[in-house]
Amino acid sequence: MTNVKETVGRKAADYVQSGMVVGLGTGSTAYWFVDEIGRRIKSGELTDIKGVPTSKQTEDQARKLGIPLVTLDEINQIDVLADGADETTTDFNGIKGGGGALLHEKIVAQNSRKIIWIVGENKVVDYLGKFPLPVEVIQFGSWKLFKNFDRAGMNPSFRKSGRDSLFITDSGNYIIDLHLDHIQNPQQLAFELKNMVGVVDHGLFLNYPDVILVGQEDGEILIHER
Ligand SMILES: O=C[C@H](O)[C@H](O)[C@H](O)COP(=O)(O)O
Repeated sequence: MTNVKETVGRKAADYVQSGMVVGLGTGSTAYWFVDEIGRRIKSGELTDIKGVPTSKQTEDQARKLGIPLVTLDEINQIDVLADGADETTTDFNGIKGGGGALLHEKIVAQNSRKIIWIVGENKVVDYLGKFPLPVEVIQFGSWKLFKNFDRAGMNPSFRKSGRDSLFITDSGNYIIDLHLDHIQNPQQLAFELKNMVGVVDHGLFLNYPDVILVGQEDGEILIHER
């Protein structure tokens, strides 16, 4: 059976050339991209690569693979970033943050010249919102925010880590997932969320990717490119 995530993740490495600064995404699909970058460095196919990880998890993986790493502040720009998504439309909007890495992913993405999303065909949707929208909030006053979301009918839930503790992001924040089912106006919602005090960022990535690689169950890869 084809491993769609592996196929599409490894394929994204074709966009990387020697000498590039590479954004390393987070999640079970980006895992294979990072793995492939490590493999190509080891085999000598790629040289002089610098990686910028989007999470501690990816940083650990990259270190184990011997991928040289730099911080965002040490470089001017990232040449190519490959990252997964939880939902994507074919007009380049999506939801990210299912793994809780949305804030660092968004910062890295905003500093990347070319963004490639790597997804299985099950992630491609006509409209956003079936996947719960993650909102990263600072801990202080987060219960108040939660109640505001609840009053607004946005069906919030605090992201858990295990049974009793709340999930904490790499920046020390909580995540509130909004179960919206169908986001009618993503731009408006993104604007409103960004304007709420205590919200650090949200998982709406509107107009982000330049290329979406969609892995099909039959092993083929569909390419959506601007
Ligand atoms: O926070 C996690 C990231 O946004 C991931 O890229 C996203 O959740 C997709 O992950 P996966 O490839 O594991 O479905």
